[in-house]
Amino acid sequence: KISGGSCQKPDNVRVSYGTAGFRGNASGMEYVFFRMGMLAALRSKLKEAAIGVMVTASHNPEHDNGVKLIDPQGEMLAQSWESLATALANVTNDQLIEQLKQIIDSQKIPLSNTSFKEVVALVEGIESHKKQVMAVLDGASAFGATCHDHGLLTTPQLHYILACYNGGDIKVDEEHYYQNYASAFKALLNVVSLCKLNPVTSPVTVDCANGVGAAKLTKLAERIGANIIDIVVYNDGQSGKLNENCGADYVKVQQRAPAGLNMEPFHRYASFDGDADRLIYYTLDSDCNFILLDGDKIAALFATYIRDNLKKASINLRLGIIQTAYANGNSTNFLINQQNIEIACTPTGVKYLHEKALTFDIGVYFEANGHGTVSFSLFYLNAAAFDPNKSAEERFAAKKLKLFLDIINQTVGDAMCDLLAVEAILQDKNWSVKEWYRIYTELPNRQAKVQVADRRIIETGDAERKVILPSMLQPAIDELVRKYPSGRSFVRPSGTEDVVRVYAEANT
Ligand SMILES: CC(=O)N[C@H]1[C@@H](OP(=O)(O)O)O[C@H](CO)[C@@H](O)[C@@H]1O
Ligand SMILES: [Mg+2]
Repeated sequence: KISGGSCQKPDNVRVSYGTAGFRGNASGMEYVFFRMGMLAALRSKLKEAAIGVMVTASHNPEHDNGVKLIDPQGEMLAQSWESLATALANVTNDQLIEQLKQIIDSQKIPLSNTSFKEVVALVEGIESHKKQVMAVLDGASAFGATCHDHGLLTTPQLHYILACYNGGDIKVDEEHYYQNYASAFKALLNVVSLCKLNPVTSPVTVDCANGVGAAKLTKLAERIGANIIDIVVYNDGQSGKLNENCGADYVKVQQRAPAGLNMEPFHRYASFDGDADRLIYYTLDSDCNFILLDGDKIAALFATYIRDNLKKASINLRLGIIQTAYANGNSTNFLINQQNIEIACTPTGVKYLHEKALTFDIGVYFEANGHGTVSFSLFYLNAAAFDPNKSAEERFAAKKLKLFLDIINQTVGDAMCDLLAVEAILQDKNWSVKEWYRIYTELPNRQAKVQVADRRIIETGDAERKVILPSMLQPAIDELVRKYPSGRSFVRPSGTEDVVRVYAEANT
């Protein structure tokens, strides 16, 4: 018995630590949360640092729930520990102690280490997740870890707080996050609007998927001030259900606005997912056609802005964009052929994109679904902004770029920070959403999912763009695709759901 319910694992259930941690129907999964509390405590002892535990349904329905561990610098759990997490979650109740001993021995975890700080436990969004959080706390306490429940936060806020905490700022809290990003945004807008007679401040309406992001975005907007940014929060959780007919995943996959949203042509609309680590924009054109500005378009906006300012500042850094197979073919064409920006493609899952981004001096990575951020070091930009050998114009561009990157949450894709970053660029360029979506036109595309008996028989290669097994599948896809100009299609087993995903795009 644990305070969150029962920690007994039911027989014949197997779970695995996938692209977004463990995920499943919340009731009956308490044992997973309990065991992850234990694992977090062990990792904390090993790393001598606080470890984050995020409990969230992310972009999924409220009855789903998940748990993911966050490493000390705010990065995703090291891949070598994912298999330990899976093993620990799947042993029978009788084998639990033995499995823990094995982990302790194989990882050489100093159990007697009392110098470590704490495990940080978090709950997102909705009351019904409290039980799972309690199970995590019980598990961590079983190893004597000091736990700190930060209450409701977005996933990126937890990553941020954890990174600051382990960086030595032990007083860091949620307010610190708002102050940091509100002042970064205001600093850039100050510089940007200096050059303008009438800065545009038209409203942006944000669908918060009835998740935790609604209250958090409201706080952030208050710290910035309505005279600087006009944010209208939609789907704040007062009436609707988490991610139901709303949120970034719904809008992206269905290619339609959240239910009930009244849209006007060329106004700006955005959607978060439930834990606010995904952001997408959308609008209507003059014929009221729905126009999506997804992760690919945000990445293109960020990368071209960064590249232009690097050029103006005469700074020679290697800039790259990281995409997955889901990136629209025309976004890839635009970036490579028209913009001459280096591109890399990785398998689905933010950890792969993040890892690849670190191989560039400045790496912009986004999944088409709106999860993404920029990785960089401010070292060169700081130096350039004050370099007496550079012209005033060059120093100004370097300063602007530095101020822009201050708005970015490097630890993970952050819907709130990315929203501010998009808004800042549009302001600087004096662009409406119209100029932005016209940078390239997406190939029409569809994403579907298919239930099969065993999705694991499908194996893919070439960053998931080709099927290797079963061997007759890829030739069949090729034959279909060949009939359509600019056609491209691929299938892959989902890492988070028991389905095979199918993607297709073509000229029409
Ligand atoms: C097509 C798609 O959007 N896939 C998502 C989804 O993964 P799947 O492996 O496709 O289920 O969830 C992941 C975790 O949130 C996210 O990283 C990924 O991009
Ligand atoms: Mg999410």
